[in-house]
Parts: sequence; C-alpha cells; structure tokens
Amino acid sequence: MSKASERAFVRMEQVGHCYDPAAGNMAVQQIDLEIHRHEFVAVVGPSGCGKSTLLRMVAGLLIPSAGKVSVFDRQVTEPRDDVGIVFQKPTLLPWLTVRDNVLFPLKHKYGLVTAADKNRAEELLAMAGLSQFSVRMPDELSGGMQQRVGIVRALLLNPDILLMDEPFSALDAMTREQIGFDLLNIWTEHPKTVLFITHSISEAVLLADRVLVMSQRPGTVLDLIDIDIPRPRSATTINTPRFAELTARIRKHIYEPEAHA
Ligand SMILES: Nc1ncnc2c1ncn2[C@@H]1O[C@H](COP(=O)(O)OP(=O)(O)OP(=O)(O)O)[C@@H](O)[C@H]1O
Repeated sequence: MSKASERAFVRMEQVGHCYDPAAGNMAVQQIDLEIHRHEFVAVVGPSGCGKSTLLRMVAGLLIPSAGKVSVFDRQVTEPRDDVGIVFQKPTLLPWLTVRDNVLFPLKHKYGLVTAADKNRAEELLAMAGLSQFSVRMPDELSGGMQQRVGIVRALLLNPDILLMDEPFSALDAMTREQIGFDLLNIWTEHPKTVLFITHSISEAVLLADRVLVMSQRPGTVLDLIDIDIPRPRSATTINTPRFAELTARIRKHIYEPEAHA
C-alpha cells in the first residue's frame, strides 16, 4: 500500500495557536499535516517558529486555539498517555540506577513492575549498548549514554508515538551521529510513529522518512519533503548526491525563504 493511500495516524487540520490572545499574534498557523503510522517525520525551521508548540499539541499538552489535531481520527483534547517524550536533557533521577530510572514511569503508571517489564528493560538497554551499565548511577554515565537511557525510558512504555524535542542537541558531533544510528536501529526493531525536532538539517535527512520545513514565526508548513534515500542508512549516506540535493533544498528554504514566497 502506498503511503498516500494509508490512513493518517496523526492529522493536523488548519491548526494554529496563539499563546497571548490579548496581543493576538499567532505562534503557528494554518498547519495541515498527516503522519502515517510508524513514519519518522523530522521537523526543521528557524528558532521560535513553533516546532515545540507543534509537538506539545500532538501530546495533548497544549490545545490549539484554531483547527484540530487528531490521532487515529480522535481529536486530541487532553494529555495523551500513549506518547513517549524525549527532551534535550534526559532528566534522570540521580538516586536511582539506570535500570530503575527506565522502569520508573511504568512503576508510576501501574504501581508495579513485572518480570516481563524487567526483561524488556534489559533487552532495550542492550539494544542501546547499555547492558553493562544497568546497575550504574546516572552520574557515572557520559552525556550520550544518559540520553540513550532517556530514549529507552520513553520506549519502555511502548508508546504509539515518540515525540523527540531536539534530543541530541547537547551532544558532541560524533556521539550525536552514533546515537542517531542507534535510534534508527531501535526504531526498525520496535517501529513507532516518530516526530523528531532538530536544528540539524543533515540529521533530519539522515534519519527521517519525511522532513517538515517550517517558516519563520508564525510558523506554517513551507515544504514537506520525501526522503527517498533507501534504508538502512549509514555514515556513507551523507556522501551520496541525493543526500546533498535534499539538504540543499531544505537549506534554501531556511536561508532564502523569499525564494519560495
Ligand atoms: N508558554 C509560552 N507563552 C508564550 N509564548 C510562548 C510560549 N511558548 C512558546 N512561546 C512562543 O511561541 C513561539 C514558538 O515557540 P516554540 O518553542 O514552539 O518554537 P521552536 O521552533 O520550538 O523554538 P526553538 O527552535 O528556539 O526551540 C515563540 O515565539 C515563543 O516565544
């Protein structure tokens, strides 16, 4: 079945949001977007264009002041419990081991943790290359490892949707590239619908099925680009002509927006 004929999983229809109705200026406006189940969509755009606002609306943490957000045809009207969110900083609890940190949301949600949960935690930690660190404390881990723990913690709840808000921006370039490939491996094994915000155009092209390019505030959709680069992708993908073409197309939108007006 082609993507176009699939039913949308996340749908935004003429979505807009105004944080300050008295002032009346919109943060985002007229957003139309359909995301398919298990699709990986990256969002890029200038600072302050409303990327995080978009993500918060999908999570139900923010209700749009115009238009409608729905997930599987049901309008989002309150915070959803089927989304996993990964932020720029993993905010691990310093007094718990890595394993207890990733199990914490399950314990909080259901009041107990089963043997199956513990096995799954170990399996995901192994996929993230953290097996040997499951009984270590967070401050014994590097920044990249802590961020992997944050991703495992979000995945352990087995959310339908994974929302990632600049998850790798605090990491150095090499760690960032590696953790991107780790994320792709985990996503391939455990498919999820991913909305991934990044300031890195090459990261967006390397990871995503489609890249949403937003305009300056009030943010709206400038382009939605199919990343037709075959998977699995690797470090050498960056050297392909198609990669260069796609990143150039996005750069043009960001740095020469008037050319598309
Ligand atoms: N709670 C809030 N109250 C008022 N204005 C807000 C609030 N949150 C965000 N804004 C404004 O809405 C606009 C969009 O913010 P948002 O954080 O969604 O942008 P962003 O694209 O994620 O930015 P960045 O790339 O810098 O993280 C910005 O102009 C911001 O100042």
